[in-house]
Amino acid sequence: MGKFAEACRHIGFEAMFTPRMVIAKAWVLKKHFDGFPKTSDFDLKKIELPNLKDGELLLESVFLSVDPYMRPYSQRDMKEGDIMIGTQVARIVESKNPAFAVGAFVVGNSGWRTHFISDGKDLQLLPSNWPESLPRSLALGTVGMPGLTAYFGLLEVCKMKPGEIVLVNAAAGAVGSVVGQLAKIGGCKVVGCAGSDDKVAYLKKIGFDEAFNYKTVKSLDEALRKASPDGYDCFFDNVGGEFASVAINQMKKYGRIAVCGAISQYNDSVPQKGPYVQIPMIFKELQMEGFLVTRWKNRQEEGVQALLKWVVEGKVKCHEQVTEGFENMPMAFIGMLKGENLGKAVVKV
Ligand SMILES: NC(=O)C1=CN([C@@H]2O[C@H](COP(=O)(O)OP(=O)(O)OC[C@H]3O[C@@H](n4cnc5c(N)ncnc54)[C@H](OP(=O)(O)O)[C@@H]3O)[C@@H](O)[C@H]2O)C=CC1
Ligand SMILES: CCCCC/C=C\CC(=O)/C=C/C=C/C=C/[C@@H](O)CCCC(=O)O
Repeated sequence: MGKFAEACRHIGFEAMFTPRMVIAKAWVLKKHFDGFPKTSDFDLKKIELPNLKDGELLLESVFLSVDPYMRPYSQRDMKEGDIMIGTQVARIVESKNPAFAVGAFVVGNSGWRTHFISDGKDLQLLPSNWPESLPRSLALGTVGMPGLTAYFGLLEVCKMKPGEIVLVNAAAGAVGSVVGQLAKIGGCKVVGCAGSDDKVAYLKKIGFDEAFNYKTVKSLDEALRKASPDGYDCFFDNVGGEFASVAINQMKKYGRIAVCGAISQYNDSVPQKGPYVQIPMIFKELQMEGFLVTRWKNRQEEGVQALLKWVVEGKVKCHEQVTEGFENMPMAFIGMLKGENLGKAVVKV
């Protein structure tokens, strides 16, 4: 031990000069999902983090996101033993990078971990005009990736126009609830479908014109017709599968379908079969376009500022399903896939 360190130890300053050892907790994919994910498919690991090098920072996750894409993307991009993919709002606890101050909050894309080290390149600082009173978790939901999905999907893919009729499914979730509210701001009539009566009541509370529980209606076809006898100009599809096959027949001529997600298919071990879309697409001259929110990376600032403004003004309401505790991440993820969330599902560490 050097003389300086020795002197520090004697006068009790050792802790101030010895770099802190940080043990991160991380959830790994133990076993590839077979059908619906199970808690036994995940493993909780401890990882000792090294000391920071110049240019690096140490971050502590405060909120983590659980999102549907994790199900199909884990299958495509991950191998067993990898840390689960995902984003977080994190606080900077140590910094050797002058661009990032200790105490600042960022959105990271570092997977299901309590702590991580970054060189800053993959981090997005929360907007400087983020109000102190606004939960930072919204940067993972309405004012983050799901909100941007709704914003660009409606404006650029559906190309909604005032006076049109917009249909959205998984409507009480992170993306769907924003889709409906933005369509109302845009002067449209909005019909939403969700999987419980509480969700339907919520949709009406936040301004949807019509809403129904797709799990309890006798006929989806009839329910869609009753909600909008004239049909639909825009269909923002989060669900795919059978729902989409029924809804496509109720599109108006020249209608637009934004294929955002297909959550009804993510857990299928055997791919679903038709009905197929070609006939209604031809007769109604429909446009159907799949998209990924990442297409508009270069307009992220525009989208975030628009969403932030509407949230601050109270024009877009937000609800979050907050699960407490990092140890409950798999449960929160599985719960979201089962439809237990109202609004955006997040985990508070
Ligand atoms: N293309 C893109 O860039 C993006 C696409 N997405 C997609 O948007 C969709 C919604 O995502 P997000 O808002 O984050 O998630 P949500 O917050 O909407 O949560 C998922 C919801 O899906 C519904 N759901 C689950 N299983 C089924 C089923 N079999 N049939 C019908 N509904 C089901 C449940 O609601 P309910 O109770 O109503 O059944 C559940 O709450 C997903 O498909 C996702 O993959 C999301 C972000 C970006
Ligand atoms: C492999 C088959 C894929 C089928 C389609 C599945 C899902 C669609 C979907 O949900 C896509 C979501 C994409 C989300 C992307 C998010 C990240 O890039 C995180 C960005 C972090 C941030 O800056 O907020």
